[in-house]
Amino acid sequence: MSFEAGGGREKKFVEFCKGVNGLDKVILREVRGHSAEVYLNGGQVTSWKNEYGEELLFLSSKAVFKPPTAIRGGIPISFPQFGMHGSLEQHGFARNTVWTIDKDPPPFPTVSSNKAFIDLMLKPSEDDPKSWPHRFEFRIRIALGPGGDLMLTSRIRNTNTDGKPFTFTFAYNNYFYLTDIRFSHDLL
Ligand SMILES: O=P(O)(O)OC[C@H]1O[C@@H](O)[C@H](O)[C@@H](O)[C@@H]1O
Repeated sequence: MSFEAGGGREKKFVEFCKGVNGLDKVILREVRGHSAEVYLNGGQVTSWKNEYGEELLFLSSKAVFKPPTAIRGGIPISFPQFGMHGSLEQHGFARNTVWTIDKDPPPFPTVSSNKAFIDLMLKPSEDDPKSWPHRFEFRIRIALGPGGDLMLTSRIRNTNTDGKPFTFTFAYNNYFYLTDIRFSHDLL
């Protein structure tokens, strides 16, 4: 039995590996066969499979896996701007930045027994363009429950040294897999 992830979780629940173009990827697995894949590029979930191995998310066959290009498909995170609602590039910069593994996340108010999860963090780097002049810590926990449910919990902290507030818009820009576009008419 091998242990890899923080907190002594077994490799079978959380596996760190390389994905397309050698990019860092994390695979979450649950005992009944559910799985999810997360790229550090964008902190983005790119795959979510049920216990039969069927894919639940859409990932474009033309998706580009080369930062700072955002990956088309899965669950891109729009932050600190949704769409064109502001002066930044469409959907902000979180989706085209490489996130880091958050080894020591602050505790959550509720205790969870999930074993298949990963904590990621996005912080502005020193050489960031000054187009969004705020300091922040964006933490996300991506968890796969024993029943295959996928849970994304985002926590955003203002770390501006002068205590200045900021506003932002945010979204999980989900791409769900559809077998037939005609089934989507109720969703559009
Ligand atoms: O094409 P982008 O920048 O990845 O944006 C993804 C989608 O974002 C949605 O918010 C827009 O409504 C779509 O029109 C757009 O295609």
